[in-house]
Amino acid sequence: GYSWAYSGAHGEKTWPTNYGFCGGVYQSPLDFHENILQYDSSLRPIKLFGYDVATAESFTVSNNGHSVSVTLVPTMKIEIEPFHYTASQLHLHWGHKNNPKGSEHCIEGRRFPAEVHVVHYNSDKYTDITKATEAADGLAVLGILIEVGSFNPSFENILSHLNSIKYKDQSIQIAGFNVQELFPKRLDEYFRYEGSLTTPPCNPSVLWTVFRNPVLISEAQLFALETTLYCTDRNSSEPIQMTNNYRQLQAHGDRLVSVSFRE
Ligand SMILES: NS(=O)(=O)c1c(F)c(F)c(S(=O)(=O)CCO)c(N[C@H]2CCCc3ccccc32)c1F
Ligand SMILES: [Zn+2]
Repeated sequence: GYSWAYSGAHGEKTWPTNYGFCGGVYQSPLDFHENILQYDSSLRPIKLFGYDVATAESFTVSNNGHSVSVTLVPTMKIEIEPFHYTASQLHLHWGHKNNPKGSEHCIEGRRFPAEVHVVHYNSDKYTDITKATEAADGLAVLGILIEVGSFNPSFENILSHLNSIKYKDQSIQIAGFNVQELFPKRLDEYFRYEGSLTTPPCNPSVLWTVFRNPVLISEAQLFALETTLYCTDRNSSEPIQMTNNYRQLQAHGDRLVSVSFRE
């Protein structure tokens, strides 16, 4: 596909030129503000299966030029009634050390320091993520907002390896770990809406679940995320730092956002 970026000549204003969906409807991310939220008592807690991955298994941690991504194992699944979705990968979005606010979703206009996305595809209906991405009901992404607080040992499973994947297309293998440790406690409190991939090709095929409660990582852990990676490969003559890899807020259109909690 065409090259795209979060700034410069291929920044998000140019995405619709080469990726039609990016200029279309049902785009993500959104701001979760009061007058578009609607309590939905039918929203059940998110169920995770196989998230406690044995250390004998391995994940691939990669710099794909847009984010740090962790390739997951297909025994990891979630249930969002009535379907089961198989995990594919997780990745992060963050800001810049001089403006440490890089989440994609916002709450009442507030952008959080960072955000984790765990990408799944509907494995009851589709055989692989490529086919699922083409379908309006193909993907389910879990969003976890990140706030600054105490040091988080679970995130070290990813952050301790950033120095080994500084440049685009570098990757390493890490031992499996309990990916649920990256999640907030309350899997029953979340925002829910129909949206899209937040990167090209921006397919409007994502059932979004963004947990209400952020998880905490330390100032130093956030700083490492903001200052270690490059979008460019190791021998690039013009290295570009990987910062502010979040898409601007998109129009709600006629969409409401459901919430699983009352107050
Ligand atoms: N915010 S987001 O919309 O969740 C989101 C990203 F922001 C993001 F950067 C990625 S990426 O790291 O793959 C780089 C650009 O595609 C993805 N990948 C998904 C897209 C659909 C195809 C596919 C196939 C296998 C694994 C992952 C993915 C992504 F879904
Ligand atoms: Zn994402």
